[in-house]
Amino acid sequence: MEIIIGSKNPTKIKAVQEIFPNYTVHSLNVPSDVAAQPFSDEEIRQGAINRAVHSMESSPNVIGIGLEGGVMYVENQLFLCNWGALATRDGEIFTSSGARVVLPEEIDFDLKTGMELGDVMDVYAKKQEVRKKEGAIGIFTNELVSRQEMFAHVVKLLKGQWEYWSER
Ligand SMILES: O=P(O)(O)OP(=O)(O)OP(=O)(O)OC[C@H]1O[C@@H](n2cnc3c(O)ncnc32)[C@H](O)[C@@H]1O
Ligand SMILES: [Mg+2]
Repeated sequence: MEIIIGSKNPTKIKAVQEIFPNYTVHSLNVPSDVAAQPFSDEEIRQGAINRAVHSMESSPNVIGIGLEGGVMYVENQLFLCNWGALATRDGEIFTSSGARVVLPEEIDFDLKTGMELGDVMDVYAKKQEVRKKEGAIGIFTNELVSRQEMFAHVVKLLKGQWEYWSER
């Protein structure tokens, strides 16, 4: 069986390859059909589902995986948050979320002006393409947890749920 991950972002592709070593993993740019910078759990999760379904529908007999990043408020603090979805041929969809980490107020301010977190992070960290490397989660955990590692955990949660329910 083959898997299509609905993104060209290397952290997402490598996370899927890491958790599904016995599968051929292809990557495909598919639309999330939500804002480029989602602002709630519901919207991020929907983006992940849309990417997974578009990926699954792109070729016969594949599993689609979508991983989507965004931000959400808990009380007045803005958190980085990610969701994943796995879509099977027979119409099943599994979802799960990843670790969250609080973002500083200045990033909250920049996002409110309409900037994307990926671009804000490069300015903040004085680095290039943070989104394709350690990610915001890597920056704000002193590189203890990378974006790939966080996505790998989300993909593991998807794989485990898929295995559990397909055996029943
Ligand atoms: O090519 P795609 O798959 O779209 O990869 P992306 O890096 O844009 O990632 P998302 O669309 O899933 O994330 C939505 C927004 O949040 C940003 N983002 C989310 N998590 C991030 C992280 O850990 N580091 C940097 N930017 C992040 C991202 O750059 C986008 O602006
Ligand atoms: Mg994006």
